[in-house]
Parts: sequence; C-alpha cells; structure tokens
Amino acid sequence: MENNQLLQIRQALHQIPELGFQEFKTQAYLLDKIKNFKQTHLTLTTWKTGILVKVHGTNPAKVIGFRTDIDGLPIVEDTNLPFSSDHEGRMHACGHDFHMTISLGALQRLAEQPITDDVVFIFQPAEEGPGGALPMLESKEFQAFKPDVIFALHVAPELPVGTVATKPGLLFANTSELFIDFVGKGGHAAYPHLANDMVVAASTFVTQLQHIIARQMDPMSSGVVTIGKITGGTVQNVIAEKARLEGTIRTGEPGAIDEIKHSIETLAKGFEKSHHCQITIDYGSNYYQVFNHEDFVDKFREIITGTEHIWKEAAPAMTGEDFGYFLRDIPGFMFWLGVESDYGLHHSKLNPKEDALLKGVDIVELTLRKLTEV
Ligand SMILES: CC(=O)N[C@@H](CCC[C@H](N)C(=O)O)C(=O)O
Repeated sequence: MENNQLLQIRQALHQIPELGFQEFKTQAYLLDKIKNFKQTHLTLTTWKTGILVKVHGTNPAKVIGFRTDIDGLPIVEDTNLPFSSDHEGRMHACGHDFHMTISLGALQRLAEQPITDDVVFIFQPAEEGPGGALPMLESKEFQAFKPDVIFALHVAPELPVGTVATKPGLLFANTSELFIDFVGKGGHAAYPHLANDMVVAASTFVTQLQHIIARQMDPMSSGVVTIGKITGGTVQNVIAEKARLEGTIRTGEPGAIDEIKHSIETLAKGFEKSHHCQITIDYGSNYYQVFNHEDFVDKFREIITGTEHIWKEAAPAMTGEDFGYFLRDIPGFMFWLGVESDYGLHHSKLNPKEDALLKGVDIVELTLRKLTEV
C-alpha cells in the first residue's frame, strides 16, 4: 500500500470515531477496505463490531495474531485539522485510527504475499471501555481463529517516529473504572445547616482518595487514583442533593487494586456517617495488566536490532489495555510505536506524525515474517 493510501485511510478513520461496541461505521469502513484486498488467502468473520481476518499461510505450523483496537473516546477534538472528527464529542485521541491503518497496511501486504504460518488480524472493539478483549477472547468466533502467539502495538506520542519501545514483564497496569454516586439532602444555598451538601461531600472525597495512595498503600508498590469527571447539583444557589465522581484506579500489581477498593469502601462508610448521605460505588470495567512474555520480547528485540528502526527499553506505564487479557491466555507482547506529538494520549490536541504509519506497517510486516521462522 502506498503512503498516500495510508494517509487517506487514517484521515477517513479519524473522522468517524465511535465509542465501544458502537463502531458500526468503523467496521463497515474496514470491511470495505479488506474486500478490496486480494482474497485468495483470506477468511473473514465478524464478532459484534469487531472483525477477524485469517491470512492462510503457505505451510502453516502455527497461527500468529496481531490485534488492533478500533474505538474512539468521548472527547471534543481541538486539533483544527482539516480531517477533524465528524462525530460531535468523539475523537480518536488514543491513536486507534493509527492502529487500524497500520493493521490494514500490513494485512494488505500479507494478503498479497502470505508467510509460512497462518496470521490472524484481530480488529477488537471497546478497548477504552467497557472492554472488548475479554468477551472477544471467549467468543466462539475468536476460538475458531485463536492464535498461538499474539502481539499488538500502541502509539507513543512522547517517542520519536521510528522508535519502538517495550520490555519483558509488566508493561501496562491493572485498572478498574470507578464511579461513585452521592445522595444527600438538597436545600436553599442560604441554609446549609438544613441540608447535606453533596458537592462538599464529593469534593472532599476526591482529596481523601489521594491519601489512600499516599498514606495507606505500600510505597514500594505503585498505584494511581484519578477522578476525571465531577458532576453535581442543579443551579448556583441550591445546595446539591446529588453528586457523582467518575475515575479510574491503576496499580502495578493485580492484588493491590483490591486493597485500594477496600480502602475506598471504608472511606465511603465514614463519609456516609460524617456527611449524612448514601454512597454507591460501581467499579465498571476492570483490565488485567499487560505482561509481556520475555522470550517474545527477546525475539522482537533481535528482529528490530540492526534495522533502520530504533529499539528502546520501555518503563512500565500506568496506562491500561485490555490486550492484557489476550496475553494472560496467549504468549506474546505489546510494544509502543513512536509517533511524536506535542500533546499526549487522551488529549484533545493529540496530533501524531503521519510518517509513523508506514514505519508501523513495515515493523508489523517484518515482525510477522520473522516470527514465522521461530
Ligand atoms: C492506552 C490507554 O490509554 N488505555 C486506556 C484504557 C482505559 C480503561 C478503562 N476505561 C479505565 O479507565 O480504567 C487508559 O485510560 O489507560
């Protein structure tokens, strides 16, 4: 695929970001592109809004999987790009438009020239939430295509184009979403003593949450609690009867997430008494850590070393990825792909460099061709 085709695809996908399990236009677009590839070696199936495409190998001994996430985020884009999102309040702010384009580019090359082994291209919905990996992994459609080894990439805005970074073991954190609802007693702004103010309760709760990390968690362990959204109240001169916090918990160890949840629940019980309110906690979706298999990281390092691409040893990050569920079941690895942007992942001004697209296709194709020799 020519570079200008990659740009066209990326820009078209960038305009149609959709939330998890609503990726209908995205799925239709991907299917349309795949139908135009050479079909001789391809078998395709869909699962919900996802797609699985097998490229049959010339003399297969195993199946290699490459997974791509396809959903966007509920963010208002602020890039001013001519191909900005057409979907109000939705943006590909996590680079999944890049991931899909790279995957299509590599799929097209493999369809033209298959490798010895079978290759499965996995287009997975709902990575940002509520989590498509686990139900996809358990589906009969996936089980029929199940790879013996799997890998995936994620764009890294802080790394230069041409760089790949990963590490053996823990790469991404364990995560849990966090939704906390407060219900108290509303009232007139002038009579706080006759009401139970949920804006005060919720905002105090936010600051107390940070004490769990700073003062209850083992400092040698690692954790993050971020509240990304606060809502509450109705108007400026009414004491709020309801408030809601929306956030996420991240830890470096799977068990630590339960300890943080326990501390949050204890804190909530105290708040119910001291702020005279009811608190309901919902943990939404939870992702298992991305834990890379050492042998495959070693192999990937060998593949990259000596090429034009730059290898970098990564540090573990508190980002989450439901690709961790695939790696819990199937050996493999995930890596960061440098895309250089002044603004990071989940920022409304994220603007990765498009010359990373061709690099990404080259790296994925090279990795597939070398993994077939293992
Ligand atoms: C790579 C990346 O940014 N992934 C997301 C995954 C979100 C999982 C879930 N919605 C949560 O917030 O816990 C991330 O925010 O790290």
